[in-house]
Amino acid sequence: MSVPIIDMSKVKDERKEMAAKIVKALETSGFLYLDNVPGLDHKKLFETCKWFFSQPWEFKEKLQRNAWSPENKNYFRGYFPVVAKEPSRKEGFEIGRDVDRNDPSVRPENWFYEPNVWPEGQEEFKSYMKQNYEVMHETAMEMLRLIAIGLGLEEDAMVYLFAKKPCSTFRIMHYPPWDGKPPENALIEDGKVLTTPDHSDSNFITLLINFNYVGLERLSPEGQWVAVPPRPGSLIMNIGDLLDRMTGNRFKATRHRVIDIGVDRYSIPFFLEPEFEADVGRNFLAEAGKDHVIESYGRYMIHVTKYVRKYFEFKVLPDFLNVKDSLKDKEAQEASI
Ligand SMILES: O=C(O)CCC(=O)C(=O)O
Ligand SMILES: [Fe+2]
Repeated sequence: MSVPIIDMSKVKDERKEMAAKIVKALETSGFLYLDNVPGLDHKKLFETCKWFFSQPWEFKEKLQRNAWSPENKNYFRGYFPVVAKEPSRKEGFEIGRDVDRNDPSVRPENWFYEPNVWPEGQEEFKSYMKQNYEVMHETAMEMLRLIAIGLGLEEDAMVYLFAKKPCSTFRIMHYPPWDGKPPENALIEDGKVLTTPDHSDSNFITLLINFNYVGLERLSPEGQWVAVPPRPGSLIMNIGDLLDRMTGNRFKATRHRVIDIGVDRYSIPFFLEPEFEADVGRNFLAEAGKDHVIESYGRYMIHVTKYVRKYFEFKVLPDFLNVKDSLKDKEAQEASI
């Protein structure tokens, strides 16, 4: 089965039909193409990726995470380099939404609300990145409204989780081709070489621009690796483990991977993630209260990122095992009153 196409110019007029089509796709292949998303200039985004990653090392080093530049204060946002011997061969630069430094959720153990870092004197780059974060966010909210309709829920049943301080990440990414012999752990069947190993995304939904590049593959419901062909001008959407879990596994967080294409490859994912304090313990499709174990997104995700998935770019994050679940604390306090 190929990946269905949703024409976003039709979703205002044909809401119910589009919603049903989206839900069906997310129950099966878990992938969608979104055509005609307003506000995205793919050509300029491509130029932005090329410009950023062709900057000299000193430029990138200033933005590099603490794990690789101990003098820098950013642990989670900013630049991460290509790491030798990893089957994941990519460098990236990431931003989140700015959060007021006096907000009570801004705490040392909360990486998600760490301040963004920016290259000095590059105001245009900064505002362009922030603008595109918001375009991606808005597109994601529209998708969540359509998904809710398709599931027979209130249109706003999901968007509240992302209200003001979503933990989402907007990333620009560069995959340099392998030079020399790739490590054994990057070699897979049929002589193919990985630049991103088999994974499902751990967030809520992902929106991806990968320009005109081949290389992305998904695991089909029949268990075959199949190409997700490039569709220039379109966004690729897939869902992550969190939405899979919050629909009681009705939706599939489809596994996917990226194959080395022998030349530089650029892509731009937007990983939609709830607010740090959002309760992700519920199942949208279950009866209210049933099997509901309150859990804040931040605590859940810090655990997953560092101890379950062990993503190479976050492996080195400081040990925040004692991060508190403020939602659970609140619940306990209320119960004891
Ligand atoms: O670059 C791509 O085409 C896919 C990237 C991806 O799967 C990811 O960053 O999670
Ligand atoms: Fe992915």
